[in-house]
Amino acid sequence: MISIKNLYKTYDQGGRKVEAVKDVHIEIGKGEIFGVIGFSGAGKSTLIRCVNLLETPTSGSVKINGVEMTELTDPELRQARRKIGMIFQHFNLLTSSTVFDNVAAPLRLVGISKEQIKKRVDELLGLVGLADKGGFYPSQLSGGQKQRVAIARALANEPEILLCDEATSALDPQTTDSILELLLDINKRFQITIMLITHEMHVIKKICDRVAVMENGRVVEQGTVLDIFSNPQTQTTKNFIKNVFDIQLPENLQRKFRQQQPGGEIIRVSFVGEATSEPIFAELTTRFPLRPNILFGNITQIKETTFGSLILQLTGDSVTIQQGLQYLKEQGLRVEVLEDVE
Ligand SMILES: Nc1ncnc2c1ncn2[C@@H]1O[C@H](COP(=O)(O)OP(=O)(O)OP(=O)(O)O)[C@@H](O)[C@H]1O
Repeated sequence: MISIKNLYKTYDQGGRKVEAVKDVHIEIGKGEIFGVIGFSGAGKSTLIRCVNLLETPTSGSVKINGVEMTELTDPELRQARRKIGMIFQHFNLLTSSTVFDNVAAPLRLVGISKEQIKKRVDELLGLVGLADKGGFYPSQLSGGQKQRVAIARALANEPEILLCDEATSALDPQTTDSILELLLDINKRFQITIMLITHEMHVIKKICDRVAVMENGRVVEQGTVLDIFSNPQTQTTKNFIKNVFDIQLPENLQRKFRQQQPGGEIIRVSFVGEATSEPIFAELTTRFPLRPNILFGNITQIKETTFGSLILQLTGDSVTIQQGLQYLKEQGLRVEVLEDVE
């Protein structure tokens, strides 16, 4: 559906070259929700704007349904963009037009009848939960409501793709969640492919199927949200997931537990999906003369999958501990022995 290959975008900042996007390769399938996460300046906005050619790539390829976007003439590009909706952090609504007129604007450009426009706008406002707000002006709406209007407008021409540029970054956590729910609903209902950029881990965790992590213009990791965040390879990814997935045990507590129970190991165990409901630890103690003492635990939801982490101290003789660790790995758990902090 979206195929980005060898993509580069270089800006000239007063004689200084800034490579905002470097050698990016991303493939996004139909109906997928694909997130790009990165810190400020990583190149996310530039990348997403290259997809609908709001920014012209310096080199490389952007194909949508096999059509090379960078080779389209202006009229062809205008036509292609009708199938690509976009929403922005600051909503970009026409402040002097009503909600109804904002949503109707893209429909008026394609020249359909007044009656059809009214029917479609009413439908769209119903879909985003603003059926009674057609006569309001943007200034009379909350941030979440404004983003709903922007979503309705983006969907007006029944796009196949929705690009979301930090769409929830200006919203409070509760409103963020309601907008994310709406995006999920739209994705499921219409099979719309969604590409979004964000610096918020929560957004990725809640709705994305796959994710790319960007740093200094490059994609440094990409894959399913579960794979990338349960087994991060780069420091940037580790920084994003800190405290969300990978729980830590403060050093002073680690020291205390080691003193209380010398000879054991402190381990961090992560588990996905069904493993969370299986009595693996009960089975461990039945099979091996080991005593697991749970020190800390956390369960989080990644879209529809559960991801859990536990820090526990395993006491027993060292050979049995190794056997126990092997057993846990064989059950599909990720197991790390935490280094002694002293
Ligand atoms: N129009 C432009 N002209 C010149 N340089 C630009 C332009 N747009 C972006 N840049 C530069 O490109 C780099 C990447 O910026 P970009 O906005 O794509 O990053 P980002 O990850 O979206 O960051 P943020 O989350 O802060 O928006 C930055 O160094 C930025 O200064």
